[in-house]
Formats: sequence, structure tokens, C-alpha cells
Amino acid sequence: MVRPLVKVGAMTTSTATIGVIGGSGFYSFLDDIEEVRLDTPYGPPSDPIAVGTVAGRTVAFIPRHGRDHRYPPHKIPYRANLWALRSLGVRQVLAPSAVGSLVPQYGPGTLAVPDQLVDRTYGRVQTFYEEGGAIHVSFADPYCPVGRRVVLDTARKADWEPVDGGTLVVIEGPRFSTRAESQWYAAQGWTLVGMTGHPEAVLARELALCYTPICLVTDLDAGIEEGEGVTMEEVFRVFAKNVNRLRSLVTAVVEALPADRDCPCPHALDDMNLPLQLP
Ligand SMILES: CSC[C@H]1O[C@H](OP(=O)(O)O)[C@H](O)[C@@H]1O
Ligand SMILES: Nc1ncnc2[nH]cnc12
Repeated sequence: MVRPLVKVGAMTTSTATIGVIGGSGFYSFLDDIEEVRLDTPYGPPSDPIAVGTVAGRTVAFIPRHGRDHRYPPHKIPYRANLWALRSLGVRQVLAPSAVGSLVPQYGPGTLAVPDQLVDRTYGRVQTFYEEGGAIHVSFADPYCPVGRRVVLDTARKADWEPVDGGTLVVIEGPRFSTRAESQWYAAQGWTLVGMTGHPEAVLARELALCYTPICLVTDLDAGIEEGEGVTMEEVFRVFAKNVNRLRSLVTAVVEALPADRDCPCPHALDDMNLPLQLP
């Protein structure tokens, strides 16, 4: 059931503490939702935000490409999405994503929770702090260690043995990698490849949000497999085969996340005198 709620600007009566940003093939999450239409200083988010409840926790969901997948990875309104989530009260973001594998052993259907990121994008705005003073956030460890641990433990309990750690290289897209690019990424020791993990993670960090990637491998990338190379159809097909399992996992993770953030992610930004009034 959907109850629409139209609110423009930062003022809304809806609140949520956990945000889920769905990726390719993950366009809905909760059943009984309130739809919140928010505007932000960065324009509207990809879609109205669905606010609902999981085991007594209020969760805000947004499909990053829009529910009709109208935004390619380089056009996603990343800043608006993160800003909108934060303005609803979100402090922890779970980010399911379809990724390619750079390791032959991590085949389609593998669940992976990387602990590092390499940015190979270009031409995407990757900061909120463009004027009013220089702000340089720490980003040595881009992901929330508590969120990662909860995902790993929850996956194991659900008999979905996850890959713990590894490096997600984020390419500009929208094209997939050439074989040479892909082999080069693998030779660096990078393990997964996607198109949306950056600037999403760093923008979350700039808003003092914890960010946890939940990666579903949909394909072996071009440098790893011997076939024709990855196709969009393949990504959607493999994702669709796994989406119910992934939805159940994300639901269980929401239930298991600690209510209070007790992690080393720099929440201190919350208290800093920033040149930007956070919502
Ligand atoms: C649909 S093929 C490539 C597309 O899939 C991934 O999306 P997401 O990370 O949002 O699940 C990849 O990053 C590309 O955007
Ligand atoms: N092989 C791949 N490269 C980049 N992004 C992807 N998303 C899913 N599979 C991918």
C-alpha cells in the first residue's frame, strides 16, 4: 500500500534512521509505505522516497536509478539522494549494488562486502563542499565497519557465505570495461567492478552518514571470462534470480543493525562548524 505525502524543502514529518539505496533491479523494498516527495538544494532525488517499517525500525528507500531505471550511473542525482535521506533523519545507509567480478572464484550470485574502493570515475560532482571554505573528509576506510560486520554475520546466518573484504573499482560507465581495462583492474588486486559506488560513498561520508555496500556479483567481467563480455541483459537476469534473497538479507540487516551508532566513522562532522547547514 502506498500513502503519498508531498513535502517540498527540508521540512517533513516523516523520519527514518536507516536508508536503503537500491541499485539495478532493486526498485522497491517495503510493502506498506509512505511516499515522500522531497526537494533538496541539489534538485529532486531519483524518485520519491518510500518510508516504511521493518521490525519496528523506520526505513527510507530510494532506487538510485529511479524505479524505471531512467538515470544511467553518471547521471544519478547522488547529492540529492543522500541529502534527502539525511533530511529524513537517516544516519546509516545500506547500498545494495550489482557488480562484476574480477576474481574467477567469485561467480554470479556471490555476495561480497568490500572494504575498499578505487575511484576511476571522472566528470561526476563528488562533494557538497564547493564554496564557503575547504573541507577535506577522511576517507581511508570508506565503509562503516559495524555495518559491514552486521551484513557479513547476517548473510552467514542465512547460509549465504559472503566474501569479506576486497576492493570495488568504480568506473565511469555507462559502457562496460574493455578486456584490457578489466585485466588491468584485476592485476591491481581489485576484486569487484561497478559504476555507482562513487561518489555515493564519499557523499555519504561528507554528510556524516555511515555507508555499507552490499554487492551482488552478476557476472565475471570481460578480462576474467572467456565469452563475449558482460551485457546489460546478463546483469538484470542474474540480479532478478537473486533479488528475493537479497531483499530478505537487507531486511534482516535492518533488523540487526544497532540502534545507536558505535563505529569509528567520522560522525564528528555532525558537530563541526561546517560551511554547509546540514539538514
Ligand atoms: C544494469 S548494468 C550496469 C549497472 O548495474 C550496476 O548498477 P547498481 O550499482 O546501481 O546496482 C552498475 O553499477 C551499473 O550502473
Ligand atoms: N561487469 C560490470 N562492470 C561494471 N558494472 C557492473 N555492474 C554489474 N556488472 C558490472
